[in-house]
Amino acid sequence: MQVKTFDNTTELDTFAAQLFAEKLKDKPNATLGLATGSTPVGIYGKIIEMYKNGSISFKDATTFNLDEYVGLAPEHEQSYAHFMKEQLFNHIDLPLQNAHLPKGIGADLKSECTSYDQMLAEQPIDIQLLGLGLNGHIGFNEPDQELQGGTHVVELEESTREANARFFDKLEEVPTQAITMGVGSILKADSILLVVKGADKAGIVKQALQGPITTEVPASLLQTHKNVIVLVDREAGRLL
Ligand SMILES: O=P(O)(O)OC[C@H]1O[C@](O)(CO)[C@@H](O)[C@@H]1O
Repeated sequence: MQVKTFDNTTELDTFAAQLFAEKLKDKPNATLGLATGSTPVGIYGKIIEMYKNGSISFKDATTFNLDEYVGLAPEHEQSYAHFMKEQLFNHIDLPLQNAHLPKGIGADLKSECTSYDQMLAEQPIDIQLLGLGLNGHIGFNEPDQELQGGTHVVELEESTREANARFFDKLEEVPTQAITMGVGSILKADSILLVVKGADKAGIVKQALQGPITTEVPASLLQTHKNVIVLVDREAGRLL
């Protein structure tokens, strides 16, 4: 596991965007695993800049997002489908039919999970971008005695709902469930880019990278993967 610490967010975001650009240069039809939340916003901004200056194209790429809230339609302003359009997809040449997110609405979420896993099996992820939850979650895989391998519906921890309430008008509007790729699927990615920003994540990133491998800190399972790059800013990395 390689850890790189950056003095400022712009340098970190540029470095991460360049890794995606290099991947697409080597393999224009690469499959990219994408994340939501505040962490990747600056990276997507840099990727858009690179697209606009002609140094990156997504026209043959495929993307899979980690997760979606249960109960929010893709048009809902706080859905991750909407977030991805606003932050990235509307600004690049990725064909929208190649952009996949689990659907959080519909009568049969179980079959949605199965078909998402099927698509992932057909188009394995070349590079997976991950943020880190304050409780150590990756995707929406919350700490638990057992973790699921494949895509599944998860009950969100109260602390996760509280952390994400900043994007909603009030806490009650934050969904209680999400549909997420499992840790098994995440670990199948050929390479993984874990990005962690901010002083409030210094403790959990230390536990994830240097603590025991435990399902109670889902990100600690990344220690078992052969090709993980961790990008941290000074604040997040201060205990490493
Ligand atoms: O980047 P944030 O907003 O701190 O969120 C941390 C992680 O939790 C999630 O919101 C849940 O998947 C991710 O999107 C994100 O990577």
